Amino acid sequence: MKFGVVIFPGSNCDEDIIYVLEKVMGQQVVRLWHKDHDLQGVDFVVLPGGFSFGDYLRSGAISRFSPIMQEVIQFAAKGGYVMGICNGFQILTEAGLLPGALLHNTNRKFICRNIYLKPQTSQSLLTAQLDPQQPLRIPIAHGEGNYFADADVIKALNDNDQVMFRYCDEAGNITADANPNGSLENIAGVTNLTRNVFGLMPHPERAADGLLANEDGLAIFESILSIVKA
Ligand SMILES: NC(=O)CC[C@H](N)C(=O)O
Repeated sequence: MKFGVVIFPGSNCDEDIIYVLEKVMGQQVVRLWHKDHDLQGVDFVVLPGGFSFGDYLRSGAISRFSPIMQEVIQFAAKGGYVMGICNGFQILTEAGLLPGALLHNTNRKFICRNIYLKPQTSQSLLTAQLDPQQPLRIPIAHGEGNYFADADVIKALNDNDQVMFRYCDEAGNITADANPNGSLENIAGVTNLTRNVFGLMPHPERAADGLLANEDGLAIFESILSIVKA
């Protein structure tokens, strides 16, 4: 499997995801620069976390105009797999590849801590192999992670089983108290209608190595690779 990790000016989780894909999961990874016009034949594109273009205007609002995004949009339109983590998720919503928007956290603060996630569907690469009853402890680190969409979009996401993860407590209850940032219906990650574009605010790549004393994120990468083998 050949992954392409797109690096924007201000990306800061690019090396983390490259480490996990290459060293932990044993996959081939190419680094793609945001000004590139060529995806180098990758099978799967990852937009990593960070502060691309300093989060000016809105997180992801400038990055979505980077030349490579034209290629990513065409790749996704042909069914190519694209995953955005945190800032990557923000870029995907700004580019119109995923529905909704990421607003400022309701407490107006940057939040960096572990949260719990509950898988919501078996119909996505990221969640297909996860135990729906088993909460995953995964770090978040964002100022704009408050998922918002119009009521009809939220309804469509639910009707079409596009919600991949919701924030929950340690016991797996999806409650207002377990919602760190004000996201509607505790939504932490979604897929598109054609189920080839994925976005999530938490960082599984920061919880996928024994040295970090948390490997809950590994299950997400294992799920992806158990389905798409190349
Ligand atoms: N870790 C990240 O990707 C941060 C995303 C974005 N810069 C925010 O603060 O919302």
